Amino acid sequence: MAAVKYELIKTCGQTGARLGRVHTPHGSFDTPAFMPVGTQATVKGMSPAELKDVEAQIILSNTYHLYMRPGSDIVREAGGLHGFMGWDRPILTDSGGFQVFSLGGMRSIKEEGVTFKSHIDGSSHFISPERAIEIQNDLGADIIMAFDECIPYPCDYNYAKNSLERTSRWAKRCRDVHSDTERQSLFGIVQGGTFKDLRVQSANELLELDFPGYAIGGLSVGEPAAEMYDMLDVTVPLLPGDKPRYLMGVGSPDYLIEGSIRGIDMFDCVLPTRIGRNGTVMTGAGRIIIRDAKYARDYSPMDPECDCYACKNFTRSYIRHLIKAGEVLGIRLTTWHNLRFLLNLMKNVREAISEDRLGDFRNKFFSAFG
Ligand SMILES: CN(C)CCSCc1cc(N)cc2c(=O)[nH]c(N)nc12
Ligand SMILES: [Zn+2]
Repeated sequence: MAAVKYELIKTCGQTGARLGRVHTPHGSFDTPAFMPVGTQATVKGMSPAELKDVEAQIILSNTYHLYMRPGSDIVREAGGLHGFMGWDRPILTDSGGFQVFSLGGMRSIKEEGVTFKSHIDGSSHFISPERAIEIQNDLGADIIMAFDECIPYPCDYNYAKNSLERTSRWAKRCRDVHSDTERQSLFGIVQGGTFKDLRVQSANELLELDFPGYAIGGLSVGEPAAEMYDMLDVTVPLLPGDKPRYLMGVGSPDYLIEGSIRGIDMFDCVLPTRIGRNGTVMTGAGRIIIRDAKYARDYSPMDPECDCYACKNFTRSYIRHLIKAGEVLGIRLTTWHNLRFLLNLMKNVREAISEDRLGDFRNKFFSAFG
């Protein structure tokens, strides 16, 4: 019996979107869902209580980073990620594949696994699919990911084909060592770059392994939006309707809406927290750069339509001052708001699905968002 189960509530009458709930050992979350990213066991600048204030229902953390520091043994001894970071709702951990390929500096990929250098001290490490599962078992997240290779964009067809076939063999090795305990469920990750036939091949190879959920990887790596949408149009219909579908590393408001329309249930992206830290604020009328001089005497909230603590209590003028002065509260407030903005966007997407009007919502949002 899988630890994580998907409950379909309804499909949108206007689009391919669907309203659902994912049930996990640490509670349930509504989908389509945006998952804030807490790479090193913290969503940067936000406490668990503040994450609940913005109504985050599930957060992400990262196998590679936590293996490197403080070490998955310490996290296990501390009661797993939930005990270590004081978050009692669902957690998902990425398998480290993406980070090893994007962070680990020099590396060599073999059938057995990947040898790479630590981005912290340059020390040499080896991660196999089996080791990636062991580490995620220690971290204790509710949803864990298979060890995969996220190929770059653009990528040579033959490399993409060989890579997805190895990713499928790695997925089987992950499945073989992960007993779907009542504690956590393992999701497979579809690869295949931007080649339709390879996406179909990757999905079919992973379907044979019967995962409780499926992620679509290898996208949001620099490809044009149209190519991402083409890959979703090919891949999503192949995935089981009774299991969660997770589009990794996505995304900005337009991608969240377009991905939901194509039947995606789960999204994660560092965007709101990362751009928040450099003073970029997401609003219904588009992004604003709060340190811009034009906000020096602007005593209105970051986003007049927003219900978050930052917009209810502080002005653009004050937050601009904090950011320019390098005050920690400044980036905490921009992060707080950006997270609430995307979480509210997804709440509005879910409401639009329940009322069969997500297509209309998309048109209205894009005309205002610009
Ligand atoms: C915080 N996030 C950046 C980390 C979680 S999502 C990372 C992530 C992002 C993207 N775009 C593609 C892939 C992919 O193909 N495989 C894996 N394992 N992770 C991926
Ligand atoms: Zn706000």
